[in-house]
Amino acid sequence: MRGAKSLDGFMRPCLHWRPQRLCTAGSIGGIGGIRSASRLRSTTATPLQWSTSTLSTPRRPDALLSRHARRYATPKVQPKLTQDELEKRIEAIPIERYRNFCIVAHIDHGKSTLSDRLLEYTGTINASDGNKQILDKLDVERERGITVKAQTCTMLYRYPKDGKDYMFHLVDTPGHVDFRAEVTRSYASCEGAILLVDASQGVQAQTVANFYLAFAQNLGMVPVVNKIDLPSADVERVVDQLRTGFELPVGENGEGCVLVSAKTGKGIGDVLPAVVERVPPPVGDMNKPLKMLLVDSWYDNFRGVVLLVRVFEGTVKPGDALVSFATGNKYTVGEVGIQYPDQKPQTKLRAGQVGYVFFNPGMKRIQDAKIGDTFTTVGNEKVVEPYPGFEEPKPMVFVAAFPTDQDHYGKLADSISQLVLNDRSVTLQKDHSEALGAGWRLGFLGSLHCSVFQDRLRQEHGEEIIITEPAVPSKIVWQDGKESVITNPAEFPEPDDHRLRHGATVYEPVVTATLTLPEEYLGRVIELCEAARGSQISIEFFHGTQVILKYLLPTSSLVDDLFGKLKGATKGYATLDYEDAGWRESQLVKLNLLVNKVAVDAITRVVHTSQVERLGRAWVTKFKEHVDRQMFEVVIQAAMGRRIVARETLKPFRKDVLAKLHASDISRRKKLLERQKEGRKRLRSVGNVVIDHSSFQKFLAK
Ligand SMILES: Nc1nc2c(ncn2[C@@H]2O[C@H](COP(=O)(O)OP(=O)(O)OP(=O)(O)O)[C@@H](O)[C@H]2O)c(=O)[nH]1
Repeated sequence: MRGAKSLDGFMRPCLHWRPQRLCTAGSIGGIGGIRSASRLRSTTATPLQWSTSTLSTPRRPDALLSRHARRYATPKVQPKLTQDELEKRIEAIPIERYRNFCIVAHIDHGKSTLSDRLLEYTGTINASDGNKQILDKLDVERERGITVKAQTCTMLYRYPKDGKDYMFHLVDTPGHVDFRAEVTRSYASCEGAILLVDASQGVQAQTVANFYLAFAQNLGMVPVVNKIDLPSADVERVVDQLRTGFELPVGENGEGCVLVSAKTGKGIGDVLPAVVERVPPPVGDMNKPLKMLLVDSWYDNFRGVVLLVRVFEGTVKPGDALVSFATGNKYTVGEVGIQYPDQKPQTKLRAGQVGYVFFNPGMKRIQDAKIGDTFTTVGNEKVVEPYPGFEEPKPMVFVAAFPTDQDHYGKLADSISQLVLNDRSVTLQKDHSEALGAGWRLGFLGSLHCSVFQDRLRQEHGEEIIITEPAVPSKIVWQDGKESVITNPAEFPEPDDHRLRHGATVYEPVVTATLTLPEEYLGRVIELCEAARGSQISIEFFHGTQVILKYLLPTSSLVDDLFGKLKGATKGYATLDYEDAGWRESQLVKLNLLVNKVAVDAITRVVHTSQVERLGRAWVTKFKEHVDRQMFEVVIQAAMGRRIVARETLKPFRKDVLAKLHASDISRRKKLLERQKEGRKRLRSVGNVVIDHSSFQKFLAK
């Protein structure tokens, strides 16, 4: 677990309900409620059996609404506030009436839609704004319909039971496993979480993983079943999964579980009262010296780096002189404010609040905004204990990136640095390729993360790049016990390297994958996992027909689209979650693509010996398709050291275009030469063979 677990804010006395059994994040096998097949099937008259037997005749969701829930079931949208009203109301709210919470769920279960409804309901946005996914701000998020970056918003809510104002700070988190770091970081600013589950899909792999992450952080949890409007909704089954699977305090008739349709708005009025009651308020004293945690940051062209902060103690206001514990740098606060949902300046941020801060003069250097850093006011460095910070997210997938035109290197470097500031989980290093020139080696949390980065670069900065195939790192423990972790496949030793042949051991990274799927697809999924060199850890039957399968899988299988294959084999029903499981000894070799005997370093890969023949053949066939013919014969080979695995030959050109022109046709000749000159800028040579950049792009594209 992240260092955040030991933050003051999380070690508070628990005012809220906690699950009854302790277990670690992602340790599905150890979950109290998810029973093993043998246990499950040997039990008689368990709630699980009752549930499966009633699957075909689900009760109407309304019948499951608790008495309390029914009381607040009709949404009464609260009016939108002016800046003055907002500030006055916020000032009058004491910390006991703050609630900081995030929404966590499996991908596509409706987090962003529910966030929109809550923003509307509290008058933070106009209801007429409709289904806009207000918190999915990035183009790539709207285009792909996924949340990539955790987004936050403050809301004010008058709780009908006591007629008092409450201030909520909501975080909409990403569902996809690649963006897990965003979710865990979000927990640092929250005391509670809404665990959202789709009423037709039920509990899925990321529901389980997110639950345990939130649980390990000691967050107060509010189970919410969404999409109850769907004809395929089976509310009773899902409520029962939450009750028995996670031992959440959900009664047999659904008490304690909020039922909503984020799409139609039904039941939305029940969500916030549940948050008030089950999420504890933050603990903090606004009269103590400032203790402020940097949760996120982004770059603004006019203001410099903007910081999203959680104030744990004290207050912060414009003009304050602050110091960073991580860098020792001092700054003067220029503005503080809240996201509502756009930035709204405030006179101060107080203990318990989450908001933004930027400095005047602005923080310019990207590297100075260290996520997890603590700030205090100058002079209080000795009395304030800084937080331990966050564990750096570990990249699992590496690619090399190059500009399509080397003249754009400087501009592209700036764009990449800006994106990296807004996405802390990307690692960046300079790189160089014989074939593609100067570029960068980038580390990502997964393949989706990598492709989203590429999209953002194009959409937000108008930059095109050539990206090499994603590769996972490998580790070599040499005879003398020294270790090398290799992220650039071109640096992996050739098979005949004497150091490799004398006492060195090679390792590849592995993950513990958790798959959920309907039982009927079990055989096919096991076949796929075995073909991906997986070793089975456990099979558990959850709720009769649903299976939870755990496998130790090479991380490279995820890069090779194992998830896509699983989806294909299960009509889209399989879900996958994974966590890093360290290294496993493996038979890895370096596979080169040779063009007229010269290796194309940008294409080199480190692969398992079992993949060499298949990949080698595929490479030479594909490369031949994309490379232009030359004036001489070009031999394309896939080679493992000196052993040639596959070969193709590209026949030479016979025509000289210029030779065909008439000597007096000067303007045409000039035009052709100009065009050739322009074209040469985009060419790279490998040995004596010139290759257009677009050929690389096409070859490297999936
Ligand atoms: N019928 C129905 N559809 C819903 C409901 N809530 C969300 N949806 C739809 O479900 C899809 C996914 O919703 P999102 O809100 O983007 O889901 P998400 O959990 O934020 O997705 P990620 O951030 O990518 O994990 C969208 O097409 C929504 O319109 C609901 O209550 N009923």
